[in-house]
Amino acid sequence: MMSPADEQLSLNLCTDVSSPRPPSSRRKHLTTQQRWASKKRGDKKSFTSSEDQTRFSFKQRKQKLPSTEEGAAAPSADFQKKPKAEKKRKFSSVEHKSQDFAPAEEEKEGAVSSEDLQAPPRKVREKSPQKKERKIEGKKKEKDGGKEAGHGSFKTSSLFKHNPDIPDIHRAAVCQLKEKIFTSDSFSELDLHPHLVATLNKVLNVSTLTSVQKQTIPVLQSGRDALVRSQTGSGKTLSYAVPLVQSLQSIQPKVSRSDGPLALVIVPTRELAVQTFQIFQKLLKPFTWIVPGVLMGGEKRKAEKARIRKGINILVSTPGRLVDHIKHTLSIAFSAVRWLVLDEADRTLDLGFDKDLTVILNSLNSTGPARQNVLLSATLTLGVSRLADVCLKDPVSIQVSGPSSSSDHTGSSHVTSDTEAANTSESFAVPEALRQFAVVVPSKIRLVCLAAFVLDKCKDNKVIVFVSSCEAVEFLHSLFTSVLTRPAAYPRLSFQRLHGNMKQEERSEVFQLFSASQSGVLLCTDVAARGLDLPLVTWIVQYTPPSSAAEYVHRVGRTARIGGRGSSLLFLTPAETAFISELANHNISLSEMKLQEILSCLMLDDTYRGRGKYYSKTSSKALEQEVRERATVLQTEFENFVHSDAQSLQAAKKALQSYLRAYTTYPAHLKHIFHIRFLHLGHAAKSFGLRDAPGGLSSALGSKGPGTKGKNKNVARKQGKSPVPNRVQKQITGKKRFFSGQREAGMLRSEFSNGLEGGDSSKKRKKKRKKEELSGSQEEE
Ligand SMILES: Nc1ncnc2c1ncn2[C@@H]1O[C@H](COP(=O)(O)OP(=O)(O)OP(=O)(O)O)[C@@H](O)[C@H]1O
Repeated sequence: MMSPADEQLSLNLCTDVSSPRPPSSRRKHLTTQQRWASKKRGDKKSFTSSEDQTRFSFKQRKQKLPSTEEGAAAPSADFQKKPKAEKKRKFSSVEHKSQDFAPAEEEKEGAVSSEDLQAPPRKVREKSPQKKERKIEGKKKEKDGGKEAGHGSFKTSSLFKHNPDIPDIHRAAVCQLKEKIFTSDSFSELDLHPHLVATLNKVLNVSTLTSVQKQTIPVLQSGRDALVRSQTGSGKTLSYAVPLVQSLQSIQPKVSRSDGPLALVIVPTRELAVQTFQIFQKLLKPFTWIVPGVLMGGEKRKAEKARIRKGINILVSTPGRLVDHIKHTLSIAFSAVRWLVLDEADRTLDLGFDKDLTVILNSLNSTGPARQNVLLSATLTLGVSRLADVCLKDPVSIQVSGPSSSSDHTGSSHVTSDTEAANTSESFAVPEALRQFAVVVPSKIRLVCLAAFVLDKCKDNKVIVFVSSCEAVEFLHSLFTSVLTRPAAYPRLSFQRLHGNMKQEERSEVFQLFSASQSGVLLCTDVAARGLDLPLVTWIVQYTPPSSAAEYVHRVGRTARIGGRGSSLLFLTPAETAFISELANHNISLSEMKLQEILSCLMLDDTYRGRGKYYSKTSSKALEQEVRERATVLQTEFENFVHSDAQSLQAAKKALQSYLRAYTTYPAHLKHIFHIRFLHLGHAAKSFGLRDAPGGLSSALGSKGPGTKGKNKNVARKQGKSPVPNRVQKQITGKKRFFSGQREAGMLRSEFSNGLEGGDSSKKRKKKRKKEELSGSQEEE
């Protein structure tokens, strides 16, 4: 059901009794009204710490930007050069109307244009006799791929009308699992080589044991296998790396390169492989005779083969690349391997690397001495328990947070016979100092909401934004870099990107750059969700929701590490709010952040000020209107950029398509929340700066799409089949339908590309996958 925008925003503004903020956040955040009024007064008092930062950034921006009244009289240096251009930008939506070529599909559907917000000059409203003709012509041109580059000749339809209601979020009382991070014990109390302890103290700067280290190191030193689960950022890497190094340095006669691999550490992503390798490099400083090495997709095989031939004692690798070497590198031998570590073991299985793991395990089992095995993750699932059965011998199970009783499982759980749902009913611990928020945003407003949030936070924070596909990351990166870094108000704003389709050198460079930076925004896929220890990250934004509670835990785990503070924000559309209950089922509790609160960040400077009709007034209604106006100006800038040339338009369409494709891959037990049928394609298109859903998508889904009730679809849902017709699916994915599990595995695989693409085995695998897909689709049809 659609609701008037007024109703919706007043809903956003009203105090939410059902979901109170934690006291700390309530203390730190002034209301939008207070911030705005304060800005107008030039108030220098009564800001709390976080607000101080905001005010500081506002003050700085203000120095660079003209104040409201001074705007015309004293423009900034930039503005002085191109006053007309700037004026044009500020009133771009007005200008669109004056040229008014093609009404967006939104309007055809009944959405009202931004007329009420930005009344165009009188001459704009004069009807030209050729108007109709021009409209048709304009539409034609748009369909031709935005041939009229740079003209910015369309109007922005209203962002704030015809959106679905934003439901109240009812947060169930959740008893979050707590893990104590540090103990009072130190490394020197353990039975470790003094040089190792000194290296830990001096090189790695650690002296006190964390809880997981205290529990794990003695177990591994005793020679037992272990299954280790503790929260993100709790020091799991050292919990296996320290006993491993201790054990290898004590071998007599001393280990030599010619011994080959004595320890194998398997991790799911390249960045994590490099990070783990670097930790071993540091730990091995006093034990120079032990050689660590890393193998991963994207690197030159020839160089890796040469290093293997020379001898690597501690081998860190991604599974795919290791299998590649097992099959094609004669000099790789596992006859001396006595340690096997599977870090992020559940992810390795998720990615469909189970076959690769089988190859690795078979290769290890066929030869070699008795081996110690360790499986670790912050979210060990049933799948990992099965793996544990296969590769662990009488393991010690180490779980830092105590097992939660069934009474801990609160929230509105959904009853389903889905086995996957049953499998994932674990409780997960998240860092105690992590503040978790969710914002409910109608699709149309998502893009400006993300931009407003990023603009507010980017200056003094390191922010990671998770998006569902490589194409969407690319799109947002080029959009934000082009549009948001333009204004002189944000000189230090920088955007980086990381995803599986990037070249390895670029990936490594971005990883190092972002690690070393003090502030900035990293737009990425789940390739950065696991294990990465990026210092000083203060905000995690999940622009597209994760595919499971476990992935949620790992994404937010990139902040608030090792006892530090951090915050996270999850974007949900009104139709997706049930995901909050899904997280509650795993003992994860979120507070609500109001949409209006985020959008009001656009008030902190005048970069996106529109006509300023409401600026002089201080009522909350005026503020609301002013905020809407600014959001519309920003959206218009985005849309102008997207429609400025064929390439940008194509990138936006590709990003939308990949977003929709990713949407079809949510697991079956989450389909009641994330189903492509619930998406409004026109609104989703708007969140990619498109004025219209690209050809075919909306019409195809429209007939049987959102809101359509039909017997057949219900039957299909009961059978666990996608109610989206195959024809539509084909248009969205560009492929035939196949089983969701296969789709998911396929997408994730390509996302976490292991670098086998160029190799023979890759070709074979692709061929096999194609075969599987085909048989899958045939089966389903
Ligand atoms: N005993 C310690 N004292 C202080 N800092 C530590 C200690 N152990 C590890 N750290 C630091 O804590 C950070 C997180 O460690 P690590 O990456 O091993 O966590 P993790 O549990 O593996 O996280 P994730 O589940 O995300 O992979 C690293 O920067 C590491 O150097």
